[in-house]
Amino acid sequence: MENVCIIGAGWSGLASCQVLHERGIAFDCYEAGSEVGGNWRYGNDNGMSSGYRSLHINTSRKLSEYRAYPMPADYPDYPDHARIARYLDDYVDHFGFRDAISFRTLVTHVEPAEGGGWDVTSRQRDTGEETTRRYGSVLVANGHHWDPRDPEPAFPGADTFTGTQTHSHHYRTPEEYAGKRVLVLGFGNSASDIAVETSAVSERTFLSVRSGGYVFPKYMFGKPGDDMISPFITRVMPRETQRWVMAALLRMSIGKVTDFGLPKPTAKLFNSHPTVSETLLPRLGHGGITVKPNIERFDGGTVHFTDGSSEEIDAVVYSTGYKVSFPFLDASVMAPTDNDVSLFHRVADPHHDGLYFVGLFQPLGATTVLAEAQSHWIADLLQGRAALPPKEAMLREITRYKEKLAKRYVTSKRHTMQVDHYPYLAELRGARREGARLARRALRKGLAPVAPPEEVTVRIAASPETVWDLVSDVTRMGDWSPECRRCAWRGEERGVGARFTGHNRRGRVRWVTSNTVEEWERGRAFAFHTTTNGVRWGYRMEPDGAGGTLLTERWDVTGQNTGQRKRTASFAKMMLGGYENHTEELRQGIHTTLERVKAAAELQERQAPVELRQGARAAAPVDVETAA
Ligand SMILES: NC(=O)C1=CN([C@@H]2O[C@H](COP(=O)(O)OP(=O)(O)OC[C@H]3O[C@@H](n4cnc5c(N)ncnc54)[C@H](OP(=O)(O)O)[C@@H]3O)[C@@H](O)[C@H]2O)C=CC1
Ligand SMILES: CCCCCC(C)=O
Repeated sequence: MENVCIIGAGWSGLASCQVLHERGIAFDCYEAGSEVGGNWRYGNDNGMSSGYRSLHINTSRKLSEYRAYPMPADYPDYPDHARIARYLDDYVDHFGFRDAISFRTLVTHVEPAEGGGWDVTSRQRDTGEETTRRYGSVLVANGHHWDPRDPEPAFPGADTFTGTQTHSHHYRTPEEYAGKRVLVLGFGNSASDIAVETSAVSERTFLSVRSGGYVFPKYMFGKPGDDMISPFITRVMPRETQRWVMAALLRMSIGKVTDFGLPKPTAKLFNSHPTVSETLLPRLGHGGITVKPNIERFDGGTVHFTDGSSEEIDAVVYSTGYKVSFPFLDASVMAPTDNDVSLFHRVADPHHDGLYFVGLFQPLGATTVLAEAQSHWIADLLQGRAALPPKEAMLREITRYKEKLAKRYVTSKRHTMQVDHYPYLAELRGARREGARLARRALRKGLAPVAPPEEVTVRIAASPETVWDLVSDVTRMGDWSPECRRCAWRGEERGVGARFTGHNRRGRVRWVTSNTVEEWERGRAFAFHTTTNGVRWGYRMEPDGAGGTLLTERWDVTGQNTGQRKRTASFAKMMLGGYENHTEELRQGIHTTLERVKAAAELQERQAPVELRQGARAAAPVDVETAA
């Protein structure tokens, strides 16, 4: 089992990369495109971005920036896609985790592995090479605005329509609609942006709306409208009061949507996903866009509407939203029907250990900050600082969430994953607190949550044999490990089954361990089982393709039995500064060990006579590769 896998380097996946990087958790991120940014990379060569050329974010800069990294001060209130993409690039480079992202690599299959963990298969788009790696946990951040949902079922006669039918996912620029009679279907943010844009060049633009809603301006009183969303207002003020205040403000500033020919909102304010636009109402007021009800049927070049009216139309843009889909997960793992997903606090799959989802929500707020907060909770779980409750408790939370949604929102495929910005942040803080409490309780009972195996890889400019000779010589372990003072073989035997004693020290505390070798293959693997506490340590060497070695050290406590877990926890609690603290020290110790082995191996390689080196190798030192 290896590290953590993050699928997708859009702004949700990047939030996870940053948080895991900061928390010292090793991960690999796979991104189908050549660049980060997902939807915010216009023309993304992953072929999945829905962004159009004029796309500007519809939540303000202040609300939308990551907590860990502000947007540049000279950015406007509502940056466009190019600025957001640049900001995401800067974010990656500022924190320095670009190397952990495999670009142009599409994840094709993710399946539960026998014995725990996940097998992740990916395909490198240029070479076609398929690779399967095993991970302890998978964070799915593949986005949910890339798989277009056409009207279901198709409208009667749609197959007879003589004009063009396009989904907004494929819309880029308005030029092709110049001089045409355009019908935009839907009343979400895509429909609103696209109708405004085509209306500037078309002969006529019609907006076909099946469910009426409110339109929120981008500015109120000269400030970004979402400046008004504060923790106080959204968490303390009753929703009815929030509603009353906002309705009054909207009435005063822009009037009623019905004054612009739009249908009466189907739901109360805040009970449907908001359409945010500074330009839609004026375009309606200017007569640039004509509102129509839903389509009833098509007939050749004519579109008939449900109010009995009809129009000759040249082009239809279905702005009918997106499907939540995970093409790499088998239906037995997760197959959302009608965008319905069941995740504990919108993150953890109660049925599958180690499967987490990031950014899989529809926020009344900004994705970035919420994805960051989700990632911190996931990092707690990965590090054993928090634990999940029993499955039944998770399922109960999911039921409660769905009941609340059903009460508040209009039933629709677009309202299956709604969250409110500050209340959801508070909910995640609560989940972290509760998770920490559960972890502590388990610890008190002597049952520390089982931490997933830790693996760290370093690239070493020395042959696998040189590296193996160093790490398998247990008498030198004290030279590498911060905690181990020395090890001594018991008896003459070397190889699988050979035993040795470890002498460890932390401050004034000393202890001894018994160990048995489990893997012994020169140039490939060395692993041993610390029988005293059930922990397994391993070193794996792989050629790095340039004459050097990728050395992976692995620490695995998943094989500990209950007694061993109890003893480890109470020993750590009494003697080693606490279980969590000591576990963290062990994790850091792996990095130190690898750095020291690397330095020794490279020195040895440089000093060895050329003829003694194992084949021709590039001797240039290279940096640590995946050490987080
Ligand atoms: N500038 C920005 O930041 C932008 C952000 N976005 C975001 O992207 C996401 C997707 O937005 P969008 O693409 O607008 O999709 P949405 O799912 O938000 O909206 C879909 C719209 O299509 C309507 N619809 C769906 N199916 C049918 C049908 N069969 N017949 C008639 N009407 C139908 C829905 O009506 P009903 O309500 O009745 O289901 C709804 O009005 C949202 O989160 C949005 O906020 C989108 C564009 C720009
Ligand atoms: C549909 C295009 C807009 C994409 C923006 C988001 C929120 O993903």
